[in-house]
Amino acid sequence: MNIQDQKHLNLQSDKSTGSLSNQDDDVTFIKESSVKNLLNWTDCVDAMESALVAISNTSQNSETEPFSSQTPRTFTFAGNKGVLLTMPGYASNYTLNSVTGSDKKHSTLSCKLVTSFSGNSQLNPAIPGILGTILLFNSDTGKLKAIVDGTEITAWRTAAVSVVATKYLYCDLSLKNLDGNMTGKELAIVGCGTQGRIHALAMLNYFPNVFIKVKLWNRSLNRAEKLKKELNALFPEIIIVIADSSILCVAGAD
Ligand SMILES: NC(=O)C1=CN([C@@H]2O[C@H](COP(=O)(O)OP(=O)(O)OC[C@H]3O[C@@H](n4cnc5c(N)ncnc54)[C@H](OP(=O)(O)O)[C@@H]3O)[C@@H](O)[C@H]2O)C=CC1
Ligand SMILES: O=C(O)C1=NCCCC1
Repeated sequence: MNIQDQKHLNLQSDKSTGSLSNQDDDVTFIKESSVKNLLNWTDCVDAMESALVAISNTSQNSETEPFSSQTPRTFTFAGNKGVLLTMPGYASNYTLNSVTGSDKKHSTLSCKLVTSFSGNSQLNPAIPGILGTILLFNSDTGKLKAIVDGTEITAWRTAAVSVVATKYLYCDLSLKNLDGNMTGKELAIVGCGTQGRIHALAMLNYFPNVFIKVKLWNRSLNRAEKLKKELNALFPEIIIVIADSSILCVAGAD
């Protein structure tokens, strides 16, 4: 975490322990606009890669190796309107090289709360159907340290995991066994809601100069048009088209 980010989170570095602590020992609240300023694809994909390594280690008490502990999420239904999910987790001894520039090990104890209310898209103004809040605890004492708006993080995290999968399952295979050419690719995005949009942004930002064309499809045309406009502005060198059907969208795509 760089100095700017530390200031943003109202954290100061304790030189004797190398840890970060909240100046006034209050619980830090990180609102959505601050979260948006802090997120970037390199760090997010790096974090997801570390988390997946920790999750894949089944030994639960290593002093040095990454491991994680996750109980199954709970589902509390609010009638037929929506659902509240709890997602507790502990990840230990993981590294975040792109963020810290070092192999320093971190441990995180947290619980994400997510609500999913499908009617939110009908509100005026509409709000996301999936909303998240993350509670971060001191992993040595269990004391609550921060409450972080988790809506954007949840969206990014989901797409970042797809990037990790693409990196290892598609790119490695493509580079090693196929044509070895990671340019001129076509990206297909089926569904242009929150996840479709963030997947497009994740792929195009994380793999620059790889895609020459993006094909979009969405059930209702206006959402596809909105995303096309956004992508055209961000990536003017890439051809963005709206496909007439989901089948035509994926046909020929990489
Ligand atoms: N948002 C998040 O952070 C996360 C979401 N998810 C999961 O990802 C999925 C998508 O979520 P999200 O992007 O947030 O949802 P959105 O409401 O933002 O988007 C939903 C998308 O699905 C389309 N859709 C809905 N019903 C149909 C249908 N019957 N036929 C064709 N298309 C349909 C919508 O089309 P239209 O625009 O026409 O309505 C829209 O493209 C959900 O299963 C969600 O649980 C998982 C992890 C995180
Ligand atoms: O964060 C998650 O994991 C989610 N799973 C399904 C519902 C949306 C959020």
